[in-house]
Amino acid sequence: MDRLPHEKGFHVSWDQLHRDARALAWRLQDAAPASGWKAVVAITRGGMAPAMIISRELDIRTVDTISVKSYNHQEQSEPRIIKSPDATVVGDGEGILIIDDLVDTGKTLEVVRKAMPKAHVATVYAKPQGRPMVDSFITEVSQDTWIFFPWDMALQYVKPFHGSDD
Ligand SMILES: O=P(O)(O)OC[C@H]1O[C@H](OP(=O)(O)OP(=O)(O)O)[C@H](O)[C@@H]1O
Ligand code: HPA
Ligand SMILES: [Mg+2]
Repeated sequence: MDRLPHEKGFHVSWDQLHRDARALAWRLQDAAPASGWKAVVAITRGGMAPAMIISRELDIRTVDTISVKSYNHQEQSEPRIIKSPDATVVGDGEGILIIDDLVDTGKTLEVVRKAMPKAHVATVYAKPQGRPMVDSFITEVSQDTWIFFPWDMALQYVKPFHGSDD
């Protein structure tokens, strides 16, 4: 699948990500089971920064990872899990909080949900196609928007508006 070009860009700074991940944590506090969340599972790699912020806010010390190798447009292979979390901790997902930075088509979460069907799945950002795959999220952007995360960007010079062309 060709993900680019997208018509719109949504640029997220570290500060914005921190604020949005915190807002998600506060929302997740209300969704917690009576005994609290057992563990956080971050979907690598994009879910790791939000998972760190959320586990800190909610004081969850057990944090594991799941790694999903996505399909790409050259080989039409379906996403598959190449690293699983500790099965003795996550079980069928009961009481487990799964975190990713965003859901786009929902393909990644489809695979993750199959592995932990009872888990609560949360992303910071969501696009409409993948939205049914998440239980909690903070901000929705349109399907034709590409979200740029702070770890993929750098500060750079921009020509003044009232400048010459060279
Ligand atoms: O809903 P989907 O269409 O499956 O897309 C969403 C996934 O794509 C991105 O990860 P990517 O696979 O690019 O890997 P990364 O997190 O290591 O950058 C993003 O971090 C989500 O995990
Ligand atoms: O909009 C996006 N931004 C960054 N990574 C992504 N992976 C799928 N969709 C996106
Ligand atoms: Mg990812």
